[in-house]
Amino acid sequence: NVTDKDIQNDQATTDDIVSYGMGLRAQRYSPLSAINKDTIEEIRPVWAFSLGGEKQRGQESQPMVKDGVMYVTGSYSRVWAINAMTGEELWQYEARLPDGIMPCCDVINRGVALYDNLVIFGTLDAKLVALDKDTGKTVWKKKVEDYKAGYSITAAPIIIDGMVITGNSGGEFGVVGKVYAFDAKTGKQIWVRPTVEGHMGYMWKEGKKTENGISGGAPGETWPADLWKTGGAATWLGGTYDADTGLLFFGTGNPSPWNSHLRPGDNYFSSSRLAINPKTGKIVWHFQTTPHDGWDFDGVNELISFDYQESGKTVKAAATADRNGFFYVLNREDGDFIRGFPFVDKLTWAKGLDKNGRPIYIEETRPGNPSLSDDGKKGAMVVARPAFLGGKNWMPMAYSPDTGLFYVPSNEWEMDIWNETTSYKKGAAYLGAGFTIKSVNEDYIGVLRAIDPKTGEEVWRYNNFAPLWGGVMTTGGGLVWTGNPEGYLMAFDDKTGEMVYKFQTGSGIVGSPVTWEMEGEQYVSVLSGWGGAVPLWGGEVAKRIKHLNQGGTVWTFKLPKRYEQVAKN
Ligand SMILES: O=C(O)c1cc(C(=O)O)c2c(n1)C(=O)C(=O)c1cc(C(=O)O)[nH]c1-2
Ligand SMILES: [Ca+2]
Repeated sequence: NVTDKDIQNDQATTDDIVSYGMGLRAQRYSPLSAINKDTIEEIRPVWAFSLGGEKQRGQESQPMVKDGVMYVTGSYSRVWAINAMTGEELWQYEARLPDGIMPCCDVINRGVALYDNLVIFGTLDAKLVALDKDTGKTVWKKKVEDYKAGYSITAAPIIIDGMVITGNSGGEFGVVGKVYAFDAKTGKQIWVRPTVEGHMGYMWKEGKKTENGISGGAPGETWPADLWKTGGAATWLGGTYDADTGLLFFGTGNPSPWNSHLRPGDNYFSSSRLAINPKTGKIVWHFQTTPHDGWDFDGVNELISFDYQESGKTVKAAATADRNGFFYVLNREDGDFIRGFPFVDKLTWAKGLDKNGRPIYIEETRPGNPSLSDDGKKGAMVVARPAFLGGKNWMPMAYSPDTGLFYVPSNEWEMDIWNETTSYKKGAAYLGAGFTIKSVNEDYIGVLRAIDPKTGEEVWRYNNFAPLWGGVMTTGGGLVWTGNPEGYLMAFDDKTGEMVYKFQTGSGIVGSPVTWEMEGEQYVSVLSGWGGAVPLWGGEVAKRIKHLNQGGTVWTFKLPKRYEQVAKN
């Protein structure tokens, strides 16, 4: 059974993986070092597990491992328990999804949370389901939101002090973003915090729902008219937690609709990072990366806590690489801006950041206002870079305390984008925009970057033909791991960027690799299965990589036994 202590210590304990992010701070660093720069050539697949069936789309799941059992999710809200030593299936669960689910960006799921004897995950019809870890039978099930209004859940939940905490998806349908806390053992609601200014938060005490303060200022302060009621800012990637400050960090997505001329103002708290006190469900601070977002820069990206030394002092920082193309370092205690810099090769929509970290807009690259156009329907088209799928999208970066560097999966692309008229209709797409994504280089779109958060320096880079869409992991063995849509699991030297290993998994990798230790041996696992937003929304880029095949396999690797001995001596 998984305890709060197991989860709080996940970063340091190598024999299990019991949190999304391999530690609640989500640094995705493991101190394991048996597989290292010298031994990596010798690793071998030890088993592969098929997710079966023809129902395969993007496999974005991060595996979890506890007591020799691996738990993974697959597209269409499925969960498997697998013997981590042999790859044999222990049980399988399939949520029966209604026909009307409305995920914007593929049928995906990023993983489970483990607590006590439960395996907890979110479904595409916006429910949380808790399964018995030994049998896969449902213990509790909770409707979080109405899928008919465009809500879904794709995030992996996290557990803080017995609470299961998750976000929602649906920013393309005019939902209201929220962060939710439930009792992990029973599924009873504890609090809910809306992420759009003006909405009331709630708290449940002894089963009674009580008001818990409005998010931000009065309704309409940073939104015009009634638009805040369907303001988006979905919390679709889930959150991270820092025990040191006791704060939960959630990114928030695009304001709805995309057409920014309909909603003058900063549109709090869309495209922001929020720090929330998990005990009270109140917002402690906010930092908005793209106020009045007009490009779907949807700043949902993970905020990773880390400490660094400067002038003899420890800085309690947190970093995030935003879809808008800027990398931000914040003070995680109060959200103050420390520094920020572009991490992609070129940005066209902002000249830079001011001293508070607010973008200095180049207004000509904001898509035009349809109501000022000749036909009153379609506004002037602009070319903007990065494209709306972002300098970085959902795929998590990693931090190595050994090098002090962040390893960021990023993409170089631009878009034609224009606004259209639109109005809210329950359960219908609410964009008010059209777009086409284009690549900007002949030979690559994806770039894995090693970035120094103290200077903004790009220490090394690896260019990849297809867009990078998988998570990253770092290890004490001096390795940086990720996968590409071409199907390769890859490992790089964390200091030089030299690719020291690659293995063809048979379909594109959009999952997040993990590593753990079992009976004295180090294992590495990753899901393979191409999908996610790129094939659906990638425009000309999607055409360029049409040849990539879908799949659904969990791959697991380790060293032959004798090398483990050599590594130890
Ligand atoms: O605003 C939202 O609610 C929302 C949700 C999701 C999601 O749940 O996966 C994505 C996006 N937006 C989005 O803008 C996006 O580019 C995206 C890519 C992906 C993916 O998994 O490949 N999901 C999402
Ligand atoms: Ca979105």
